Amino acid sequence: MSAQDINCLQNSFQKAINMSGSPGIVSTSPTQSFMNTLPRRLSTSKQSKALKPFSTGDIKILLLENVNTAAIQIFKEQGYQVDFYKSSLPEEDLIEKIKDVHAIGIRSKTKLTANVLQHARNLVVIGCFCIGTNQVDLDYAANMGVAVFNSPFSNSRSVAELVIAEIISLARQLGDRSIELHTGTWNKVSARCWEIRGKTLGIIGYGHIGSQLSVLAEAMGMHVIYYDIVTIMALGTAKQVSTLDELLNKSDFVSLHVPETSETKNMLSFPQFAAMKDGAYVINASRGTVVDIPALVQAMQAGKIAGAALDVYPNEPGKNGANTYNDDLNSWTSQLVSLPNVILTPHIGGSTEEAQSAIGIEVAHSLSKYINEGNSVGSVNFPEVSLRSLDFDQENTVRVLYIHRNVPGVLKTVNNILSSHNIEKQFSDSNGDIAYLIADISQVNQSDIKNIYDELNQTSAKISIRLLY
Ligand SMILES: NC(=O)C1=CN([C@@H]2O[C@H](COP(=O)(O)OP(=O)(O)OC[C@H]3O[C@@H](n4cnc5c(N)ncnc54)[C@H](O)[C@@H]3O)[C@@H](O)[C@H]2O)C=CC1
Ligand SMILES: O=C(O)CCC(=O)C(=O)O
Repeated sequence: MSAQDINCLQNSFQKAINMSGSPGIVSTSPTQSFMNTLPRRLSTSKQSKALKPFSTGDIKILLLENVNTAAIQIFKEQGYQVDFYKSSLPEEDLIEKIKDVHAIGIRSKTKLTANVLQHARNLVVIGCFCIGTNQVDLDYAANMGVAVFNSPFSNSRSVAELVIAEIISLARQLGDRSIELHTGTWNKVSARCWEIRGKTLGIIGYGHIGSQLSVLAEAMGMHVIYYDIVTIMALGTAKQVSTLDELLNKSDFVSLHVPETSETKNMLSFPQFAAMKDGAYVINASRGTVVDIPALVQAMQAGKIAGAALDVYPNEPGKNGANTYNDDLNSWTSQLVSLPNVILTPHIGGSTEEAQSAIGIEVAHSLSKYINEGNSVGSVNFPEVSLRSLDFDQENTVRVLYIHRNVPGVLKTVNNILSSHNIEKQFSDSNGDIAYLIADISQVNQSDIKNIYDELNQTSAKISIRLLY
């Protein structure tokens, strides 16, 4: 089939079903020239067919917060329209922008709340170009049929290395000495400056980052203990302790690596600082809600805590710039900045060239695979479903992506609709209230596809449908 034939088919098909270009409705194949630009995916020894939900250039992606250029390049190679911003957007601008896009890429600052998402009438997928997904209302997104992807470990090493730097910096009061010398003061002291060799590091949350940190800290001669809500195999000679209190009682340095949840809110507050060793140090590169900062300020003023390094805050500025970190943002800021031996960094734990480019590539690929093929493997809020690609020469085949409520009887209804055609392959899974079915149907013509769409669209459990071919 020539490129002209394919274009004709797209045009006539679009007219036949009176489509508006909305991703929820139906899809068209790409032009041949566009398909020639895509890497050929192989299924066994055959060439795979590149599925594409829209004509080239129809997919609109909004990228915020300076998502890495590697991602922009991948999206542009796919033929998507990319709208790129270095910072996050104020909520009203975000609501305006999100109305028309099919995908959005964010980092940790952009809050995709129900209030924002309800305006996203064309949204198919969200990419968090980071580890944390607490900034997205995951349930709301799932209930509107929007899959969310993140990068679960591409910046873990960068965070662990930052924390190592902070442990030594706090032990040697490096921040203060540097500030003093920058302002002309020579202050050569050894009082309350320590080696870290032989000291105990208590890690709260022994996941990807906590366990990396454990290995690095042991290599520098530290003893490592950790507390986690699940039992996790210790690396090296680290030891899991059974209570948070035990960790706090025994640690010289306490470093937090837990997600933001209702359980981790103010996980370190007045009682926990009281339980810590005199002169201990606190490091938080997880989320700003995990440490009660006014309680930390008091514990430091009382001399209980000898130093702290913070990378994250309950409220963070939406963009870089002078005079953005102040009491208007968090009421205790001026108290915190006036304390000695406090290292404050602007949420840069994952901000290395290596991490950002790896995240850019990983999340851009996840989004593209979901948009182009319906593959949800790795999604954080969706059932994980994938089907092997269609063969390159498979004509008259449609891939049905049917996201629905997880209620009894749905598969019977759907398979009744599909059963008069040839179901080549099918896969379905559920995750809580949401279920997702992918099926490849062969020997279908344009009117079959329209009928399949119309019939599925009338099913009561439907959340959203996409058809790819
Ligand atoms: N500062 C920065 O730039 C970055 C910050 N982060 C933050 O670090 C967090 C941790 O990242 P990962 O290690 O990759 O996550 P992870 O999911 O691999 O590990 C988190 C660990 O915390 C444990 N945990 C959860 N709730 C707990 C609780 N109440 N008490 C004790 N343990 C609990 C989990 O069981 C898990 O082992 C992320 O959720 C993110 O918020 C992640 C990357 C960069
Ligand atoms: O680099 C970022 O924007 C966010 C890093 C982070 O906190 C995360 O990956 O969860």
